[in-house]
Amino acid sequence: MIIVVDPEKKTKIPFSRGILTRSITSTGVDVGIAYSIAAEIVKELERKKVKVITKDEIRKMAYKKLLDHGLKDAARKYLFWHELRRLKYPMIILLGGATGVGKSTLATELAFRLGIRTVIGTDTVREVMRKIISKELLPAIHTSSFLAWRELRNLPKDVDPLIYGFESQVRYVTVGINAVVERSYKEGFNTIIEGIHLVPGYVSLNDRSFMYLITVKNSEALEARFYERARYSLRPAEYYVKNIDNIMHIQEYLIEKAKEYGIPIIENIELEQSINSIMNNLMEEIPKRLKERGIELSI
Ligand SMILES: Nc1ncnc2c1ncn2[C@@H]1O[C@H](COP(=O)(O)OP(=O)(O)O)[C@@H](O)[C@H]1O
Ligand SMILES: O=C(O)[C@@H](COP(=O)(O)O)OP(=O)(O)O
Repeated sequence: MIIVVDPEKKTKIPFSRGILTRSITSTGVDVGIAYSIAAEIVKELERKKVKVITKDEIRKMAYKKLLDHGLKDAARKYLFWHELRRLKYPMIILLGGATGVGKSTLATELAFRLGIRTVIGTDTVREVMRKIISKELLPAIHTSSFLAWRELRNLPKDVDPLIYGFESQVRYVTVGINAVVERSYKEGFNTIIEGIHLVPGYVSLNDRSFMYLITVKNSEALEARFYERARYSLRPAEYYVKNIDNIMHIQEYLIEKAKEYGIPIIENIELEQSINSIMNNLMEEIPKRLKERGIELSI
């Protein structure tokens, strides 16, 4: 058995091909190729009868293998994410977007790629709030975001009822979201939060939070997503398809808010492309934020 040591952190763990494969896939390399690179590294270590190896030595071997395979961009990303882990720069990634656009799918994939263990949906925050605050007290949180307007009385005359109702649910749920955000900052954990309630100008952001608005091209694309989701979820497609015009109207409102606050907008056409866009943006943004703190990434 090969033991991986980290003299700095005083850790000793058995070498895991799975862990190495995952850290290589975090660069966007196909999992099959990542697995074969990890296998090549294991074979080389066994041939040299290596019994103990440091994380740094593995990192250098993986980086060289990526270059040998002609995967220059992946090699750069690989070094970046490892340097970031060394720096202990806990970040919060927030994926907003209308119902059904692909937020939770992207959040799960991004968490896997970046080795982030905490993923929280704002609909879960809302569910907890629903248990604490009764429908009589706060009707606007006890329904879907695109139907909240129907629970409100005496709406002001000059407002868009749908958006007014949506904003009232967002305002309430944001109280819970900000509690989650503060906890993540306090614990220093990397966290991904995803949900319809992440609206620019409501959720509190700081230099360690990275927000993205996930969108779909049109209602046809969104409708297909609802039917796709209904194949494995109890959320009936028809319920959302019936309200698709209101959901798309909320997406237009979210796009306006994203432009107003300079939040990157990711049209979620293909999963890999969306993940890469977010990771490339993070690789641009993080060094800038670190530089403002006087920290230079050594890659
Ligand atoms: N880029 C994509 N291409 C095709 N289908 C997608 C993509 N992203 C997500 N989906 C599918 O769309 C459906 C809704 O995605 P989901 O992540 O549940 O949306 P949200 O969390 O935004 O409500 C799911 O069935 C998911 O598999
Ligand atoms: O309120 C809403 O718009 C959706 C948000 O969920 P996502 O589809 O964005 O995950 O919750 P639902 O009514 O489906 O319980």
